[in-house]
Amino acid sequence: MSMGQEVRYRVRGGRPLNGTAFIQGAKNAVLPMIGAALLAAKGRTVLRNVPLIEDVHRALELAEHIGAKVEFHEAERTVVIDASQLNDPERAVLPADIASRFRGSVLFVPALMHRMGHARIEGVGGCNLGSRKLDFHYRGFARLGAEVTEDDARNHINIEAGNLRGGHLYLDTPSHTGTENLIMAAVLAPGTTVIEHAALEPEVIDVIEFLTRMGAKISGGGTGFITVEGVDELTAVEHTIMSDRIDAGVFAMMAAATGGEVSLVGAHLEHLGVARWKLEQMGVEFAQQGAVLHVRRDAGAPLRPINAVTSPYPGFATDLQSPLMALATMAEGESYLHEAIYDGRFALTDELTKMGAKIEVDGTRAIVHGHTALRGTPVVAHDLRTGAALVLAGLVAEGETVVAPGYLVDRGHAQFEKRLVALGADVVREGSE
Ligand SMILES: CC(=O)N[C@H]1[C@@H](OP(=O)(O)OP(=O)(O)OC[C@H]2O[C@@H](n3ccc(=O)[nH]c3=O)[C@H](O)[C@@H]2O)O[C@H](CO)[C@@H](O)[C@@H]1O
Ligand SMILES: C=C(OP(=O)(O)O)C(=O)O
Repeated sequence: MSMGQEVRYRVRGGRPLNGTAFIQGAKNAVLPMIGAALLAAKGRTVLRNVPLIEDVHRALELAEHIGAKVEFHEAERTVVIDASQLNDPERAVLPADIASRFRGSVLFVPALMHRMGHARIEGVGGCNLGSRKLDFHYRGFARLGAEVTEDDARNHINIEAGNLRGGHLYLDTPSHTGTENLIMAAVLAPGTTVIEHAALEPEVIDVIEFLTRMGAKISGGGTGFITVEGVDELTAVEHTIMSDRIDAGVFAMMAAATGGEVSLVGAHLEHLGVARWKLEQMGVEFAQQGAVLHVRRDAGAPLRPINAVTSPYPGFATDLQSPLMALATMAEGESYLHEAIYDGRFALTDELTKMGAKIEVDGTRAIVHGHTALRGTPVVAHDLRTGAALVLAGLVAEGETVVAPGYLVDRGHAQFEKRLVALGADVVREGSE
């Protein structure tokens, strides 16, 4: 993740956000869908509402690397994928230089297994949030008949998948990507697969809808107990990606932080799960008007402190924990945050402390003592959501906040600067890759 060091966000605080923001298509739905599109041996897949984010660029580079033909019509936010030529076994490799830059690369493994019979993973990346294992994925593939071996010397994983068939799978915790990956491994495996303790995230349901349209036989999405009947082939189809609930949550919190009023086009309150209720308790007002979510916070009334524990959907999303921490520095009183998904997701505290926040951390628990006046200063985006949270802090801080590396923000938020400027913020994105 060193290539993007020169991109940085300069934020000058003090302006309330007002107006309309277009919520992007969901990062965590489009990545598995690009992987799923590679399962279609004939035709061309059309994905609409694709977010213009770095992770999508990396995913499309990877798709081309393994032999797919890809067009990204950026103005139309449309991707066209032709995976009919995925037949060169030499290309069944996820190379470290692309795959180590985003964790979603692991979602290509099912396509490599089904289309080429094997896969070699030379490195899988993603944000550094502490220990992030992929054992549920590998154990699941093995239970479906794949042979998974580790080449410790080279740090490679080799998967032989000549003989996949249905099987009984379970997850120790309801892993988001794990659920999607095991479903994709099962859709073309003969026989019946069941996945117990499956994830309930809206993106998982959207991926199931997409695969179902392609011809997959999947039942139980959203119940935690998924059944897949293997089919012989899948067809290329067209699909519009759901909106990004984390992007929506970040913009809602930015409106709350600055005491503004915004309309979030395409955002859905029910996708926020518990985060909706927590923000309401803090003093944020929501009104769903059809497919537009209206968000306001009365600048005259103080923000109230909050307690939140991250957990799988519909619990409080871990990806919203960082912006919530930044927001909590502005609340009148003590907020309590418990990060129960990742053990290394408090890198933000040091950065907020540089800005004047008072935060105590004990392992995976943090107490935020608000209200503190934030001051602008150079800060480090340790990961995507830390970066977004620091931009949020910068919108309220006195003076200039400089957030870098901007690449990490650009991994997951599309045209962040443009959308913030349209709402009245003073934000400049400098540099390029
Ligand atoms: C591309 C994508 O969709 N990313 C999201 C996805 O990540 P991701 O799918 O990687 O997160 P998981 O739900 O799989 O992981 C949650 C926890 O389970 C652990 N685990 C996971 C798999 C495994 O095989 N073994 C294991 O121990 C992880 O280390 C982590 O501590 O869900 C996370 C939790 O909502 C979000 O933060 C990410 O934005
Ligand atoms: C952790 C995240 O992404 P990834 O799983 O791609 O690292 C995220 O979306 O905040």
